[in-house]
Amino acid sequence: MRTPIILGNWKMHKTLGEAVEFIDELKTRELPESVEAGICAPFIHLSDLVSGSKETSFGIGAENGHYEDSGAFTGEVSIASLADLGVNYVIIGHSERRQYFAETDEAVNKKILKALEKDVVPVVCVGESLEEREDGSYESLIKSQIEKAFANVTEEEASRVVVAYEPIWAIGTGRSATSKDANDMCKFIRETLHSLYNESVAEAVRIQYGGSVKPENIKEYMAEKDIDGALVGGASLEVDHFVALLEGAKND
Ligand SMILES: O=C[C@H](O)COP(=O)(O)O
Repeated sequence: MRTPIILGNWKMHKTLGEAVEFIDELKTRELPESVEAGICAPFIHLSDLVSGSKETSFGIGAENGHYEDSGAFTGEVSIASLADLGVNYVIIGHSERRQYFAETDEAVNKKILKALEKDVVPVVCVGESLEEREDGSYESLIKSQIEKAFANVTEEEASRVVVAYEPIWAIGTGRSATSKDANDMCKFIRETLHSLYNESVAEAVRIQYGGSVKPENIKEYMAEKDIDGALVGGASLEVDHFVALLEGAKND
């Protein structure tokens, strides 16, 4: 039985004051114990959020990280330093980073390997554009993204990776994938992992859906067999909505 996992991805939203206010409010809420929860936030908020979330049931994640431990990489933050800070998750290969910051499959793979080495949970995003969905090439694209992401990842390490299936056309558009379409792709990812590793890895890896998930539709997704959670942008910015997402992800 895989533990459901809901992660907020704040992207480039919130000032530090707003971020701390959110965490302080979240700490006062009763959160379902059966759902793993985390907030991924901009780098400059992480130190305060990690301190502010000590002795709570939710974790804190980064939205990116560099695979080198240190070096001349102006403007970057290493996964090693995120681990040192006590960050629990790092989002890797989000479509916005692939699209606007030229993040390649090779860089994604190096980041996953580094996160695993440093005991930070890698949340690896894969997903197709609207064009790729419509021309039918989406399965081969996702298969290739998964194969390249997991290159040199051992069987033991693979089970610790979280995969987020995020069709680009569903991100921030209000146009979510149907729960059946989302599940079909999560199942396809699981089958790809099976062919790369074995049944036990395929059954252990948690696969999230992301793209216009909100309190109103979370239950539909969570009712699907191969969807283990959600990576949520817009609807993770308000405490009430985030808590409602966690409630909706509980196993009934
Ligand atoms: O990482 C989160 C995704 O990009 C989804 O964003 P969204 O929930 O605002 O559509």
